[in-house]
Amino acid sequence: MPLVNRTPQWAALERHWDRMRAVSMRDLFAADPQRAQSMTRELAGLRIDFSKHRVTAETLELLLAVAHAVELPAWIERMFAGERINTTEHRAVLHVALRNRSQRPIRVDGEDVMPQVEAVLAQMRDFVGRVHEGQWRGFTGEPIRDVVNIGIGGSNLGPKMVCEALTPYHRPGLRVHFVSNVDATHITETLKTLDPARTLFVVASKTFTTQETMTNARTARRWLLEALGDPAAVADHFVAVSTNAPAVAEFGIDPANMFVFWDWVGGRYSLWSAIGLPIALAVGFERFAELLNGAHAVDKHVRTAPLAENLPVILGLLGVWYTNFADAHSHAVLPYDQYLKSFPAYLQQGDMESNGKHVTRDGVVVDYQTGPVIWGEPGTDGQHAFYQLIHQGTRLIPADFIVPIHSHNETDDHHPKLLANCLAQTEALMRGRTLAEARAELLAAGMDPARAEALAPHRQFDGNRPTTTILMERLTPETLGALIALYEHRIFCQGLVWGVNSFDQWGVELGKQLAGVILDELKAGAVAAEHDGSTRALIEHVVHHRRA
Ligand SMILES: O=P(O)(O)OC[C@H]1O[C@](O)(CO)[C@@H](O)[C@@H]1O
Repeated sequence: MPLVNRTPQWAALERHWDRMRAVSMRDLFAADPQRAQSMTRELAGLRIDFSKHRVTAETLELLLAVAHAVELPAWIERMFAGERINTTEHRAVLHVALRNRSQRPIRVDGEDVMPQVEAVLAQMRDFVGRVHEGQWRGFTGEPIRDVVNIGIGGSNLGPKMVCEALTPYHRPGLRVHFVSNVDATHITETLKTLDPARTLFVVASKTFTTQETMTNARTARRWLLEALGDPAAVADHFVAVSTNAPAVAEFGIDPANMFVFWDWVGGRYSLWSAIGLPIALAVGFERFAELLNGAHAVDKHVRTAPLAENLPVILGLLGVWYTNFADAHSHAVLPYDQYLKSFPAYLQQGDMESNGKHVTRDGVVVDYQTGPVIWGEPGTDGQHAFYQLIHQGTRLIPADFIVPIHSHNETDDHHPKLLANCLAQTEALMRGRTLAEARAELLAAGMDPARAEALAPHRQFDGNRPTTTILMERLTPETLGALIALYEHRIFCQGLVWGVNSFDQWGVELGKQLAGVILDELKAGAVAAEHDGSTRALIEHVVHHRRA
C-alpha cells in the first residue's frame, strides 16, 4: 500500500484545496438554502450538523475517493470479522463485540467470543446486584457505601468520564471514586473521606503490572489492613478487572472476584468491558446495558452504511481535510454539558494514543501529519478562557460543539442560555464579522469616525472557522454510548486514511523504561546510568535535596 499522499486521489484533493482555500462558508450557505438540511444527519439519538465546514459536495466526493483508495470499507469489515488488525501486537480489535447486542457470532481464530462476553456481563450483573442489595458486605458485615476504582489510562478515563456523565442516573447510597495518579496525594485525599469497613476497591488494569495502579492498590490494601487488622479482609474489599489472572491472585484477590477481559480489547476502548464495572455499580446494570445499546446502534451504522452516508467516516474525513490540507494542528472538543466535563480528557487518550503515530502499519515513516492535538473544556467556561484564539487567532482550530436540548437540571434561567451560547459560537465562528460590518456597528453606536476606524480591525473576525454541532435530546446512557462510539470509529477511520495502526501505543514505553532506571538511582541516592547533562544534574539535585 503506497503512502496515502502518493495516491492520485490525494493529489486531486491537493488541487481542490487550492481552489477551496479562498471559499467562504458564508457564500456556500448563501448559494445553497438547503445546505444545512443536506449536511445534517440523525444517528442513534444524535443529530449531527456538519454543514459549517469548508467543504462542498465535490470536497466530500474527493475525500470519499481517498477513503476508497485506502480500502476503508474492507478494513472496517476486517475489524468486525475479528482479524488481527492490530498487527504490531498481533491482536484482534473487538471492542464492538463487547456491545454486540445482536448476539451475532464474532470469531477470533474461529472461536466465537460472544459466549465469553455474555458470561462476564452476567457476572457483572450478579455482582452489581449483590452490592446494591447489600448482600455483598465488607469484612465486618457493613454494606458497601464507597467504591474506589484504582486504574490509569483506559482503566480510568473511560469509566470516570461515563460515571460523571451519568451522574443524574446514580443510585443513591453508593459513591464512586477514581484514583489514578501515582502521586500519593491522589489516593491520600480520596481515602481521607472513606470508611474502610464500607469501602470496596476495584483494581482495574489490563496488564496488572502498571506501576501507578499497583502502587495505589498496595497503598489501599495497607490502609484497609491497618484499619481492619486481618489479611482475610482483602477478599471482601478488593475485586479486580484484568486479563492477567496469575498477577491478580498473587496480589491476594480471590480469583472468584476477578472480572476478565481479553487481549482483543484495547485499554482506551475498554469501558464497554468489565472495566465498566464502576459504571454499572454507579448507575445499575440496566443503565450500563443501555450504554452498550447506544454504542451498538453506531456499530451497526458504521458497518452497514455506505461510505457517503457513514457518519464516523464523514467526520473522520473532515478531520483529515483540515489536518492535511488546511494545516490544522489541533481539534477542540467542546461539550456544552457540565456532566461531560471529562469528555475531552477521555478523548485525548482515545484519539492521541490511537493516532499519534509517525510510521504506517508497514513501518514506513510518514511525511504528512497524523493525529491532531485534542483538547477542550466545557462551555461556557471555555468561552471565557481560550475561545479568543479560536475566533481571532492565527491558527485554524476545527471544533465540535456537543449539546443536549434538555438539561437534567432544566430551569428557564440556565439551559436556554447555555444552548444560546453554544449555537451562537458556531454561528460566530462561521460567519465572522467583516471590517465594514465592524466599522458600521461602531458608527451606529455613536463612536466618532476616527476612533471607529482605529478600533474596527480589532473587532473584525475572519470567520470561516469550521465546526460540527452534535445535538441530542438529553444526555442518557444510550445517547452517551452512541456519542462515544461515534468518536471511536471516527478515530479508526482517520487512522486508516493515515495508514497507521490505531491500536498499539509504543510511544508510552520509552518514558516508562527510563523512569525505572531513574527510580533505582533515586532509591540508591546515586546516579549509575548514562544520562545527558541536564537529566543527570536534575537527578543529582533531587537526590541531594531529598537527603538534606
Ligand atoms: O490497564 P493497564 O494495563 O494498567 O494500562 C493502563 C494504560 O496504560 C497504557 O498502556 C499506556 O498509557 C494505556 O494504553 C492503558 O490504558
